Amino acid sequence: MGATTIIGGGDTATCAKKFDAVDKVTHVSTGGGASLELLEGKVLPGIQALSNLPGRKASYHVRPMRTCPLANKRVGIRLDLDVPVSRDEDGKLIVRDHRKLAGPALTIQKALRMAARSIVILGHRGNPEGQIDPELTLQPVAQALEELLKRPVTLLPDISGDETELQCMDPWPGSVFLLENLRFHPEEEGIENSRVQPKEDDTLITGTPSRVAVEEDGLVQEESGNEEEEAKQETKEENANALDEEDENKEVNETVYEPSFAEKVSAFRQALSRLVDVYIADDFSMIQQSHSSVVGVQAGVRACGPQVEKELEFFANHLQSPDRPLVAILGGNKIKEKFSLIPGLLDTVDEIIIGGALAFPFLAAMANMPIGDSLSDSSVTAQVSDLMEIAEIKGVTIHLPEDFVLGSSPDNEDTHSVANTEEGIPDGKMGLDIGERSRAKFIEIIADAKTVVWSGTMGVIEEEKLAGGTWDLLSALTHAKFKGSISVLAGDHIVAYANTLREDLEEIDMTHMTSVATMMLLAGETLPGLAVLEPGFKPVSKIISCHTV
Ligand SMILES: Nc1ncnc2c1ncn2[C@@H]1O[C@H](COP(=O)(O)OP(=O)(O)O)[C@@H](O)[C@H]1O
Ligand SMILES: O=C(OP(=O)(O)O)[C@H](O)COP(=O)(O)O
Repeated sequence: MGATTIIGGGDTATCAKKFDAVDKVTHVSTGGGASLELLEGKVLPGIQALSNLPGRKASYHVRPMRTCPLANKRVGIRLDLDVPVSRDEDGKLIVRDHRKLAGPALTIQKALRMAARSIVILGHRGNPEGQIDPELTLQPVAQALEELLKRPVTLLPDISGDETELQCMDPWPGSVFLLENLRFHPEEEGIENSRVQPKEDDTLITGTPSRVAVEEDGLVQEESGNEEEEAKQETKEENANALDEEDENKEVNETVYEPSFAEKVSAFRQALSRLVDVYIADDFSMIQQSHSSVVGVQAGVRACGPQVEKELEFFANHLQSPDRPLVAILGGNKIKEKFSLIPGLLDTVDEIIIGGALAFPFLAAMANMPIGDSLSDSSVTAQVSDLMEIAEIKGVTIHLPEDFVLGSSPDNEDTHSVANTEEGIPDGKMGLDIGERSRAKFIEIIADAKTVVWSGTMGVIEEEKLAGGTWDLLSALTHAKFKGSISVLAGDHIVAYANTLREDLEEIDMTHMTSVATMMLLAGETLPGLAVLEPGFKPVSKIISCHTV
């Protein structure tokens, strides 16, 4: 049972050396005053100066909500509302699992206790790609939040409409508003070519007066067959042509100005900004995205909420100066996204385990292994050998799987065969999980690690028969945990899968579950959602992070 013991101060440190006590305590610091000041949460000027050197990691010291003057302010809070929803027996959409809303509800309550005048909640659900999808409405979330908060939550369907602005302008004290799914608007994620197509008769888009209107005026008629009539008709046609020409000129004059997509995004952001006086970022899973509601809300005060603060504090305390060896596990199917983290991780971690579909570009490039129909990415394959060279120079070992469970597609329940790197994967087959040999090798690495950070699954966890590799590594993590190592699960799928295993793996409770953003912080990435917040200190944190990596 290891208590953490720290000796601080030049003389005391010398004494500890003299009496051979250095190995018997956790840490001996020569700076006594400095250690105590760090413990109090102060930022030391010398360390601060180091952190400002070019090439240092981006700062993530941001102002927390608890230090903000919220009294009588309209507080906009970006929250994670992406919860599972299904229909009840009456066909009504309801939130199936309220657990994920507990954190958001607490943040809202805290802001209200700080005398906020009103709360405007910004969030999304699912991926409607800029289109209105009634299945993805936030209506069920509004209802679930009402139950948790025990106060009305008003869903505002038209985010940038006058009605919304009016409601939010001078709200009844204590009002809670929820903006409808932000992703119904292409301007939220910046999907310029969203599937939303202009309607054919949409004069705002085309600026073209409709031909039908001309016909309705009776100026275009069928031929009559009679000369007099024909003459009349000719005159009419001439008139019509003259009018058509006039129309065309009018068209040019009347063409309604169509704003560019960038202008639309800017207008969307301004509309959001008009609804709030203070902006609180409290959705850590979105903090790495440059979405409008993450980076584009202008407000007098911009700070992080308690959930984001907790994540940053965890990072500062456990991952800023981690116990080593520090092992990163990367997998899943977002091949490019996960690959792009590796160069940054090479400066931070000691070893990297690679599984999931991310392994295939590596195996294709390194072992020249046939990968059959496995998911891969040729642009990533082309970068692998350079990356491996840099890893070698930096002394980071990258471990690849040696065998696989194969199938014909991720959702096909066929009998699964196996293959190893020597045999390769035949055409028509995909590698869908890591095999037994790889699992044994990876488990050994995990057993020796002091800190493990994991993002992306080892296989297709949605199929029980293809989840074995992920399960085995999760079990290994829980065993390592008993020996005092820190384990961090970072990412939607791995966290959701681990949550389903709570009964089998009780110790999962001792594992920190977070978002891919933590892995990005570890890789030294700048997170856009943090960069837009006001700088600040972390006085609550026991160990202030020092940016000396
Ligand atoms: N070998 C594989 N082939 C195809 N899909 C895979 C493979 N391994 C994992 N996946 C898929 O990757 C997804 C999880 O990856 P990812 O989104 O990167 O993880 P996370 O959300 O945890 O960061 C799962 O849906 C899983 O089915
Ligand atoms: O990366 C994310 O979450 P994660 O870090 O928990 O995996 C984002 O929630 C991704 O969400 P999206 O796929 O709906 O854009």
